[in-house]
Amino acid sequence: MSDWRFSRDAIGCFRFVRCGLDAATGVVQLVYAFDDGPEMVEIITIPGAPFALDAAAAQAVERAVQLLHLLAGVSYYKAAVPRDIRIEGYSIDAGTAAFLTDVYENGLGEFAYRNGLALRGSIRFPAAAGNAPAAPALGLREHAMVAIGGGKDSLVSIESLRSAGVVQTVTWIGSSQLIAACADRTGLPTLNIGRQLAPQLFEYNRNGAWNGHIPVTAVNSAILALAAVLHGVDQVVFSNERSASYGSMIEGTGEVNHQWSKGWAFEKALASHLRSHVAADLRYYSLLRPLSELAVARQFAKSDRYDQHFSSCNRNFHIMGERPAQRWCGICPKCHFVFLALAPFMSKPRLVGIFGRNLLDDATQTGGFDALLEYRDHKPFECVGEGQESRAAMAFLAQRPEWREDAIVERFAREILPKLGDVPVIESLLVISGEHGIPDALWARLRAHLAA
Ligand SMILES: CC(=O)N[C@H]1[C@@H](OP(=O)(O)OP(=O)(O)OC[C@H]2O[C@@H](n3ccc(=O)[nH]c3=O)[C@H](O)[C@@H]2O)O[C@H](CO)[C@@H](O)[C@@H]1O[C@H](C)C(=O)N[C@@H](C)C(=O)N[C@@H](CCC(=O)O)C(=O)O
Ligand SMILES: Nc1ncnc2c1ncn2[C@@H]1O[C@H](COP(=O)(O)OP(=O)(O)OP(=O)(O)O)[C@@H](O)[C@H]1O
Repeated sequence: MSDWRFSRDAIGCFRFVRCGLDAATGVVQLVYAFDDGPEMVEIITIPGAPFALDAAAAQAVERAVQLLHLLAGVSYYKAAVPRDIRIEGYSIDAGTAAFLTDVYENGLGEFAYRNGLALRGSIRFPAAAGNAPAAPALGLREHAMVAIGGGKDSLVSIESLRSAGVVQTVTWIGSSQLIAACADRTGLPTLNIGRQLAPQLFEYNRNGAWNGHIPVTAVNSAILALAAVLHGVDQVVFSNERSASYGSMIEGTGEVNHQWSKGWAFEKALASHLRSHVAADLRYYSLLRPLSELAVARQFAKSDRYDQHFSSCNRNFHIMGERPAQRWCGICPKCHFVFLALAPFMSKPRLVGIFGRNLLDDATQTGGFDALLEYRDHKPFECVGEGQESRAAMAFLAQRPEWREDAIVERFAREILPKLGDVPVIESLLVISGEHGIPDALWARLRAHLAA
């Protein structure tokens, strides 16, 4: 084993070696390996230990740890994408195998496209015969564990739940100071979960591993589901908007969705899997599913409580490497989109104050905005709204005296708008619609709040 070297194309097998939680410390170990190479151990630390678990809760925790093991494996599997996948120490049923294939195929869609890999149809999880017995209800208490990501979306959810009187714990994974500051600013109880990727992953990246985007929301969701069962609470709440279900249309390839695990298909599948395989009374849903990105932006703009704390710029969230000197780098697709989406709903001085500059009056950013508009380019592989949302927002700003002379808006009105044909009016994209998994009683209380 000592002379084993990572060699991407020589690897034949990815192994889910073992996983387990130490209830005394809250430390979860997720162990993987390629062939007979060294073990790669990812560590998740859930605060609140020691956890006293009765037999039913202990079984649910075991199933939640296994689900997390299977989903978090995507970070390591992607390094070599071998054909053979083995699960050691426990077995899964056909339903779980189908769910995992769906997550790996779609969640690695951008990764496969960018690397020129044909993964669809080649990812097979071994399943045992028969179905796992249905998971029982645990009698979880009514309480929302709400994921916070430091951006506008989760803050809209947190404030909406507050307005509906829902008891919540604001929960995040990792050591981001920015997220910690936003969580602190909510004034609500918080839970910060530790996550350490196996160090070998970075070494393998340096040695030619396949690399690219992974469905990180699937992993974060499984972490929160485990934390919810350990803490005995019945709801895991994410803040994934309707627009996340739509990907980038790539000529010759079709749809590739960077945010697949933020989409409705994933939400439905995970929610159902958690109820059938972990705990019948565990709810997983996105509070913002019925809203477009523009509708979320409108909600966010209603309060200035987080203006000097939040950031949607993903450059803040690297595990390795540099972070931007300011909360908004101002040049990435998320900065472009969030500026554009907030502009119709905020005063110009307030928005420029948040970003530290006016991105719509910077002609060097033209290409970035063109991609958002799906003009001569596809929608960027990032968490940004649909092309029609960007077009509607830009068309709205082109009518506003305070915006219409800014370089990007002026060019849009002069050069792009005449070529676009019908651009939806912004109001039509603010309508609450579509499927969602929000519990009925909560939705009855929140619908009017989110629609106004
Ligand atoms: C912060 C960020 O955007 N990172 C993406 C970036 O990674 P980079 O190499 O520049 O830096 P690190 O994030 O520090 O990652 C170092 C390596 O580790 C791998 N890795 C990281 C986390 C993980 O859970 N698993 C991993 O394997 C990573 O691949 C690096 O090799 O580019 C990467 C390649 O495209 C992306 O994979 C990194 O994305 C992170 C996983 C991440 O957390 N991104 C979120 C900000 C994000 O993109 N969220 C999406 C949600 C998409 C979904 O379906 O869940 C969104 O907001 O749209
Ligand atoms: N480190 C994290 N810990 C827990 N949940 C996270 C983390 N990062 C993102 N999330 C959650 O994942 C989902 C998608 O993240 P996303 O970045 O779209 O949301 P956001 O940060 O709230 O808003 P924005 O879109 O403005 O960045 C949200 O529910 C968010 O709370």
